Amino acid sequence: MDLSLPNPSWSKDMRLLFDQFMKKSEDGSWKHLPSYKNKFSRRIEDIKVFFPDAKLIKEKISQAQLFPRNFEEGLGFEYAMFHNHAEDRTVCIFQGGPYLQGAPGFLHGGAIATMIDSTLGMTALIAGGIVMTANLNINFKRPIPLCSVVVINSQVDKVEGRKLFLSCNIRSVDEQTLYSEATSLFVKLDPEKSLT
Ligand SMILES: CCCCCCCCCCCC(=O)SCCNC(=O)CCNC(=O)[C@H](O)C(C)(C)COP(=O)(O)OP(=O)(O)OC[C@H]1O[C@@H](n2cnc3c(N)ncnc32)[C@H](O)[C@@H]1OP(=O)(O)O
Repeated sequence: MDLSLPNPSWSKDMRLLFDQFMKKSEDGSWKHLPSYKNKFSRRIEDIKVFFPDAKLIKEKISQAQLFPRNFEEGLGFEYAMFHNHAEDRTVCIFQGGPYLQGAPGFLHGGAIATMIDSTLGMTALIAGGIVMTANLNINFKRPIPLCSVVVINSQVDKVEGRKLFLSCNIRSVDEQTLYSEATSLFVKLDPEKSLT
C-alpha cells in the first residue's frame, strides 16, 4: 500500500500541498514518488549484491520495514515526495507526529535528520542508482514545531564519478521560516567492493 497518499491524520496544509503538487504533476514536470513499508523491489535484489552476509539478509529481511514508515498513522513520519526530473530536485512535504518529540513541543533532531537523509537519499537514488550516505551535515536553524507541516527541497549539486554531492533545506509552508539546511555526500555502490 502506498503510504505517501493522504490519510485522515493529514492536516489541511498537508493536503493542500499534496493537491498542489499532484496538480503540477499533471503535465509530467513533477512525479509523485510512491512509498511502501516493506515492498521488495529489484533494488533490494541489487543491494543484496553488496551484502555478502546473505544469512542476515535472509533471516531478517522478511521483518524489515522502511524506518520512517513503521509508525502508526499520524504518530510518526507523514510525508510524500515529488521529483522534478528536469531540475534534478525532489520536494518532500512532511508532517512530524507526536511520537517524534525531542524538546517539548518540537521535533527531535534525529527525526529531522531522518527526513533529510530520506529526501536526499531519494534524490541521489534517482540520479545515481544504488547509493549510500557517506556524509551528512545539518545546520538546525530554528526548532520545528511538533505536528507542523514543512517542505524539504533537495537537489543534486555536483557528481564526480561515484560521488554525488547534494544539498537541501527545510522551510515552513509559507517559505518564511528556514528551519534547517544540509549538505551531503552520497556514494554510488561499487559491485566490485563488498561493504561489510
Ligand atoms: C524514505 C525513502 C527512502 C528510500 C530511498 C533511500 C535511498 C537510499 C539512501 C540510503 C541512505 C542511508 O541511510 S545509507 C545508511 C548510512 N550510510 C552508511 O551506512 C554507509 C556506510 N559507509 C559505507 O558503506 C562506505 O563508506 C561507502 C559505501 C559510503 C563508501 O565506500 P566505498 O564504496 O568503498 O567508496 P570509497 O572508495 O571508500 O569512497 C569513494 C569516494 O568517496 C569518498 N568518500 C567516502 N566517504 C567519504 C566521506 N565520509 N567524506 C568524504 N569523502 C568520502 C572517498 O574519499 C572516495 O573519493 P575519491 O578517492 O574517489 O575521490
